[in-house]
Amino acid sequence: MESEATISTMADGNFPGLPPFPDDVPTAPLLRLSLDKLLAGDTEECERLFRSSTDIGFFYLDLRDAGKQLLADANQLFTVGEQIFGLSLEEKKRYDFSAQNSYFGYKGQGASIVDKAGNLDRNEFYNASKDDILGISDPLPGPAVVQNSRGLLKSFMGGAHSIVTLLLNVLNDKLGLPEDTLANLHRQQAVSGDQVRWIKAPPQPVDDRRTALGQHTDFGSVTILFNRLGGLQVLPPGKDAEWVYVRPLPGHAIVNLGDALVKFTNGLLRSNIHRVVAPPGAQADSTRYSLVYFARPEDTVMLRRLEGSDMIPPLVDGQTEEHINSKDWIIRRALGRRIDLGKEIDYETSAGTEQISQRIKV
Ligand SMILES: O=C(O)CCC(=O)C(=O)O
Ligand SMILES: [Fe+2]
Repeated sequence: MESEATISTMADGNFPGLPPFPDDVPTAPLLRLSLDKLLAGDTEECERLFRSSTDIGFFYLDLRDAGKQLLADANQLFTVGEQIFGLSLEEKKRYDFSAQNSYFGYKGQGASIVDKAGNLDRNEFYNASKDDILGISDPLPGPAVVQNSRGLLKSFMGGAHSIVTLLLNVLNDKLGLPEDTLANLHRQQAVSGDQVRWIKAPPQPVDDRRTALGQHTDFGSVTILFNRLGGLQVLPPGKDAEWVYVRPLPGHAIVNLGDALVKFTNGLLRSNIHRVVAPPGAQADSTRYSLVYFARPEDTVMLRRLEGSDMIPPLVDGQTEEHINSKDWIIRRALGRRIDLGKEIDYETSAGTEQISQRIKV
């Protein structure tokens, strides 16, 4: 049997074939939660989940036992990602559906702004829709490498969605909401914006390293992220806070909460601001791939404070809630900063819950 020490060294270790994450950059002290313990309903672990969800809204999830299949699927999907982005730009652009008001499919590098000044992003995306893969919506066209990976995607999406349901159930319980309130807003078979995203960011010139993916909060409920190279940074709450890196850990996913949970709980749960910059230290010369599962509320779910919990703060006098459902919220956020849609960009209108994340505005 492996000792605790060996296991923790493995988790702290680096990813084979990639330069190490440096030891001299500031990192976020995120909690490491165990999927096994959460599955077993361990009281302390559920408490730690709630604490990380209210403090910073980011944590590691150890997948090395119960999450083995998801890890294996994720590993295979990294290879698929390399193949997708290895296609010609001409082919990839055939699967950019943004002109049809859809964020699924391909987004080319530099298609979005990353800040108010109008600087452009430095990464490519390919987004696969859960509804497409599960046969809930009509299949979208896609390159052969994606079509041939439908079984793998289905397996990965199933695994990721069931972890999301587990996390939502623990939060539901901790919030004292009526049973299954959150899970019933995220039924796997219902129409939603859930998606897998592959991301590729090429190495940046030594003298011109910039933000690859602009600062944002995630649009949906729960994000399960697989990183191998550094570059992801979070901005802790508070006016004078500084960006810190999230160190990728083998065998773990990085999990973070999104805008929908902030809205459902009137700010009690946190959706933290994050961004992606060039990987630190010796990693900066490597191409950065990452893989994400975004769980989002069903399309028709209204993003507003949920009733039925004594813990969710009431709306304060004069506080109003925008009347918007999950689908419209995601489209506004996902396409609102695209420069290629012939629309004027209003950076603020496509913002999410960033100000609440910063605890600048309640
Ligand atoms: O690539 C990463 O590490 C993070 C990506 C991300 O934040 C996003 O796609 O929303
Ligand atoms: Fe994100």
